[in-house]
Amino acid sequence: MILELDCGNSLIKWRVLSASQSMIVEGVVQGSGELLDAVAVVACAQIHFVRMVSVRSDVEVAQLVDLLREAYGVVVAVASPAQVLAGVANGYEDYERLGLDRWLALVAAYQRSSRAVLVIDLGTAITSDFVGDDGAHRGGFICPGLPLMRSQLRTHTRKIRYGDEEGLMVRGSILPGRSTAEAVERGCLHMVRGFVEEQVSLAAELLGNFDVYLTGGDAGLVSDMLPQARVCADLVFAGLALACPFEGA
Ligand SMILES: Nc1ncnc2c1ncn2[C@@H]1O[C@H](COP(=O)(O)OP(=O)(O)O)[C@@H](O)[C@H]1O
Ligand SMILES: CC(C)(COP(=O)(O)O)[C@@H](O)C(=O)NCCC(=O)O
Ligand SMILES: [K+]
Repeated sequence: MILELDCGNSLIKWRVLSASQSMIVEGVVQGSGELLDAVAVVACAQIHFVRMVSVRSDVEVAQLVDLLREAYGVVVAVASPAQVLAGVANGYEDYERLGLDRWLALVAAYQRSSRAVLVIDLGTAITSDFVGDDGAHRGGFICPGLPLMRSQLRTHTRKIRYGDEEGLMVRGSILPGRSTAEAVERGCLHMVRGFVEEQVSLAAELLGNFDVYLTGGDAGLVSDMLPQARVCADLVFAGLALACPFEGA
C-alpha cells in the first residue's frame, strides 16, 4: 500500500492507496504525532512506499521524513521543484520558489483537461494559477485565506471580539451583518467570493476557453458560484503521483 501526504500550513491531508492505486482510506490531522496514530489504526504494517508534498519548513519536512522512515522502514519520496512536469512548464522566474502544492495541483489539472486551466486552492492561503492551452504556466496570485483574514481582524483591532462558536453559527449567509460576528464572517466570505469572480474574468481574458478547478478545505464556500467548475479535493495528490511515481513492485 502507498501512503500519500499533503502537508499544508494548517493541516496534513493523508490517504492510503492499494497497490493498484485505488483509495482505501483518507484523513486529516494537524501534526505528525497524530498522523502516525491515525495511519496505524488502519494500515501501519502494510505501507510499502510513502510519497509526500509539503509547504512547511525544511526542518519540519526532514523530521517528518525521518519519522516515517523509522515507522515503516520504507522509501519516502518527497516532491521537489521542477521546471517541467507532465507537459507543464513552471512559469515562475525562479521555479524553485513556486509553492509545491500549487505546482502539483496545476500540473494535475492540466493533465486532466488537456487544455487551459485556472486552478484555485482555498486553504490557509488562497492561490490561483493560470495555465495556457500549450501547458505554459502563466503565474498566479496569493492572498490570505478565510482563517487568516478573520484572525488578522481579531488580532489587530480592539473591539472585534466574538467566540468561535458564534462565528460558526452566523456563517452560510451573505446578507449584511447585524452583529460583529456576522459582519466579519460574511465580509470575509464576500472578499473570497469577489476574488474568485475576478480570477475567472481574468482567466477569460488571458486564456480564452479554460476549465476551472477548485480545491482546498474551503472550496465549498465558492463552488455554488461556478457550476461549471470541477471541485477536486484530490488535485494535489493527483499531481503528487505524477511527481513521485511508485516504481517498486
Ligand atoms: N477537519 C478540518 N479541520 C480544520 N479545518 C478544516 C477541516 N475541514 C475543512 N477545513 C477548512 O479547511 C481550511 C484549510 O484548508 P486546507 O486546504 O487543508 O489548508 P492548508 O493546505 O493550508 O493546510 C480551513 O480554513 C477550514 O476552513
Ligand atoms: C502560497 C502557499 C503559502 C499556500 O499554502 P497553503 O495555503 O496550501 O498552506 C504555499 O503554496 C507556499 O508557501 N508557496 C510559496 C510561495 C509561492 O508560491 O510563491
Ligand atoms: K492554498
